[in-house]
Amino acid sequence: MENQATATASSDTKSASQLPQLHEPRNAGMELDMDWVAAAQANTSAIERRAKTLPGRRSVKKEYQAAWLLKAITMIDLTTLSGDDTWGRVRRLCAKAAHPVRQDILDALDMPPITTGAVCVYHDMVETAVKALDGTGIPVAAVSTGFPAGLSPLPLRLQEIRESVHAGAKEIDIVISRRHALTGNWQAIYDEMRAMRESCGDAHVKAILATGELGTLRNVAKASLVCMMAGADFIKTSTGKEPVNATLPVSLVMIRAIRAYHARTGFRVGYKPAGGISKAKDALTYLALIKDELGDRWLQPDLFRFGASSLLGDIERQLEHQVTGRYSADYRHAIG
Ligand SMILES: O=C[C@H](O)COP(=O)(O)O
Repeated sequence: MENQATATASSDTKSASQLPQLHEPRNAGMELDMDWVAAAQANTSAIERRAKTLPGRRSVKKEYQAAWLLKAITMIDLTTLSGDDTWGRVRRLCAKAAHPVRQDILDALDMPPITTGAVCVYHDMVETAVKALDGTGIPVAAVSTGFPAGLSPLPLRLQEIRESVHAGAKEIDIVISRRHALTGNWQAIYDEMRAMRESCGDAHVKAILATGELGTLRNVAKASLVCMMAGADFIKTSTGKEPVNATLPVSLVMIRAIRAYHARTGFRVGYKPAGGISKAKDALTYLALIKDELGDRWLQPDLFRFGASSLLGDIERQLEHQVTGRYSADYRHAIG
């Protein structure tokens, strides 16, 4: 990660509450352009070849690692999406989001306090999370629309969105109907997405493609474009519940679709890889990929998030190693 190696993240690693949480102007969307959708391609073997090279050759120089890891924390949607979630668990998660790094580590690194980018919970936990985060500036993201399958009737999904927004969610993570994508019914995906965005009101909407269930990278490219045309503010890989969640090949396809959409419309759409990202070194690989493909503007919490439940724990461990000088062999290898 040569560019990152020469840059320092410390100067722009700030409290999430000091940063724009939601990008403006929002994506206004456009008419469904079926010609563009039909032309969307994804050269699977080329993409997989490129993706394979990413983890090996990406590294951040040792002196900048802590800063980049802290920056990664500011872009985490700290998540709990379990069937056994309790109000207490959600409150503890919110407390962690407000103070994700121990003060002695921040002091040792001479870094200001930070927070995570958001807290992500089930629809029915929004009120609890909003109360717990009061005064922190951290937004609540709700998974609504019959998460994770997204198969409840559309009016119920829209009602769930409205209730999440009413309860105080500033970001709504919706899931698309995979069955429409798999049968090529892009109009139906577009119409549903439009209706969901409308129901979100001022809350930003992240469209979860559930890429592990879309069959092909070509479908991932098409679904990305259709959701952006329908006004998605973010596109997100996965619910975390599919057999395969965020991967580098899928990420390449989605962020190139974001780049193409920006080139055509001028709107910046955010990106959220989610599911199975639990290692600090993987987080750095994702940040390098974003920097390479989309540029620095996307390396801010209003345009990039990790959807992750356990990534923060590994980043904390790596930061502690940084401070104490006890590097794990695995991490030393990643440093290069
Ligand atoms: O949207 C976020 C994902 O559900 C989190 O997945 P994870 O538990 O594998 O980190």
